[in-house]
Amino acid sequence: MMASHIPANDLPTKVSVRNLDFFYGDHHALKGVNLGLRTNKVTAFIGPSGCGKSTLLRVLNRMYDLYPKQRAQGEVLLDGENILDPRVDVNLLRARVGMVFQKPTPFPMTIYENIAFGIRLYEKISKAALDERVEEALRGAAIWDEVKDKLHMSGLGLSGGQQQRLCIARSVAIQPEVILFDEPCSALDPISTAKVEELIDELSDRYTIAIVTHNMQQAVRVSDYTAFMYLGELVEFGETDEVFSNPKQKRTQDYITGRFG
Ligand SMILES: Nc1ncnc2c1ncn2[C@@H]1O[C@H](COP(=O)(O)OP(=O)(O)OP(=O)(O)O)[C@@H](O)[C@H]1O
Repeated sequence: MMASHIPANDLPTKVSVRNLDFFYGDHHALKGVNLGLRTNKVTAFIGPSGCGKSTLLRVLNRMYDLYPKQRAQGEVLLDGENILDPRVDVNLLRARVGMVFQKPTPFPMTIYENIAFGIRLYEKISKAALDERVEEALRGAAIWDEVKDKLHMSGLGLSGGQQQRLCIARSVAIQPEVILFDEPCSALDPISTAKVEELIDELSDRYTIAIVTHNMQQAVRVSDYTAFMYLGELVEFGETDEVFSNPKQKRTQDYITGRFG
């Protein structure tokens, strides 16, 4: 995380967004966005409400596909393959590009099943192997110690912060390559927020991460690179330290100094 001091252009790119436009019916929500998510780095998306941060995130795993009036134009290359191509299998895509939402959304089933369910969708494995994978995912999401004695209790019985880490475990369990976080801490208290931030930092050793956040301190704490968006356009992208200490665009500066948004 923080202070990698490697210019973005010198790093391998996992996801490359090219000339991306997005429409909700007639509403043009993303305009000519170009940007790359660097491999195993954390990229934060910041900007005032309605600027298109969540929309961009939802394009990266084709979440918008569920809605007939929403469409994307341009390219999003995942390891060089355009995931906007209609021939791409969205279920496989979502296994490669996981998503964690603002509100923790555990399934109404046991803690164990919350994790095992997704694994079974994609793989046929023995019970013993499944047990191992569930443990590994819960450990990976830093929640194993808190739940290991109650794996067969409902996921809904956990605290909000624990539920969010359970959702992160669920995402990690299917061994994605990219994880998208849409304001993952906005429903959490400060202690749970700190845990999730720490976890994002750990996960970035293995995954390419994008996070939408309204909290600029959070962007500084968790991200290597920051993208500032405004009215559907990408205004500035760079190393987080640079964007916050020495923004190149006036609009970025106005936003991070709290002059609008
Ligand atoms: N389902 C929808 N139908 C129509 N317009 C939408 C829809 N969802 C979002 N928009 C519009 O698209 C634009 C971008 O919205 P988006 O949710 O991506 O912004 P955001 O930067 O994530 O905002 P916030 O920080 O408030 O979550 C906004 O103008 C919004 O009103």
